[in-house]
Amino acid sequence: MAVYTDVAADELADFLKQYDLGELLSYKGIAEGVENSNFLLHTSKGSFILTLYEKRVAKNDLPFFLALMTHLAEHGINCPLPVKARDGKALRELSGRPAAIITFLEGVWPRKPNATHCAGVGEALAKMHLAGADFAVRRANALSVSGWRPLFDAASDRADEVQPGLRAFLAAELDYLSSGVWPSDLPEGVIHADLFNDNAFFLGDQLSGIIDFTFACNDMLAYDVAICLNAWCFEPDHSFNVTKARAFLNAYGRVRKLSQAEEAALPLLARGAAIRFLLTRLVDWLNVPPGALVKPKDPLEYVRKLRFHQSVTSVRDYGLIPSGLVA
Ligand SMILES: Nc1ncnc2c1ncn2[C@@H]1O[C@H](COP(=O)(O)OP(=O)(O)OP(=O)(O)O)[C@@H](O)[C@H]1O
Ligand SMILES: N[C@@H](CCO)C(=O)O
Repeated sequence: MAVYTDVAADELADFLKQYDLGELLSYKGIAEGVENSNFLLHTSKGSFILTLYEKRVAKNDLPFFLALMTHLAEHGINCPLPVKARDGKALRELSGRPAAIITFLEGVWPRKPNATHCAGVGEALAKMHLAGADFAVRRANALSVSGWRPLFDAASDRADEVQPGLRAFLAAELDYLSSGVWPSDLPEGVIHADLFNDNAFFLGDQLSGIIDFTFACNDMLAYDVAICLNAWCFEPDHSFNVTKARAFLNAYGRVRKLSQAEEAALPLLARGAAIRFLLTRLVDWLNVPPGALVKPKDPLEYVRKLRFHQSVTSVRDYGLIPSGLVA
């Protein structure tokens, strides 16, 4: 459960006086997520989500996330809308943290995603990439290649406590990915950068919306595809599911076709996407704040994913016929 910062009922009731959301009926900390503190609010005007932004999120970046959600919602993407207080501002402060209220999105995230869910996510991701094309605000990806080394440095001393040999494995992979191989000429735009199964809501098999834009940034669109490939297309035993990958990539491609260069870069991008989440998970695993209600995510899941991508040589391994070739 991610509640790093608790909020007292009277403090919350006072906070809500700044909004036109009616009276607070009840609220509770949400038993999911690892990054921020989230609360479900029931007021006389409906249900809302209150987020207190924690640790990895820089305060300066919050206007980007809130403006992006508004932009995407206005461009047909089903995502939460920031709620403005009476003074017109959505971003405020509560319990010493930057805080915002967003609208509640119906649906549940799939605990056991199937190929239909993967296709839904592929389509939604591509639509998000197109909808973000004319979003004017920019935010660099703080967790791209140059951001991985500090994470490694923060965790490397104790990495072998988590798995013997992990430090050397990570060091070698980081050296490789920062040796000039990382692509710099692929199409860029606004990416979600964290579209895991707990950030995509479904009603039945139909995607009802996407949430959690706290890692959204400008980067290669195909990198977002690689993040999803990792998050959606492996089984609980960490084996790669080519049927899910094909469903995801084909659905993405029907909305936004990947170029040959993007396809060719996928194995490398997937390695980068794997080490990014491996490293943040490792840092979190080794540094659970005392008293925080949070269940850190398993970094080793990503060791196995990374090893898989290290063995991939062609997009065929992801279930795709390379562009330009006849089936
Ligand atoms: N707009 C929303 N509508 C409905 N439920 C929501 C909404 N936003 C968040 N939630 C609920 O809160 C949970 C945590 O939210 P979120 O994923 O934004 O938190 P986080 O700490 O940033 O998580 P993550 O670990 O995915 O980065 C979600 O899984 C969902 O149950
Ligand atoms: N989705 C991330 C956590 C939030 O950034 C992970 O599974 O490691």
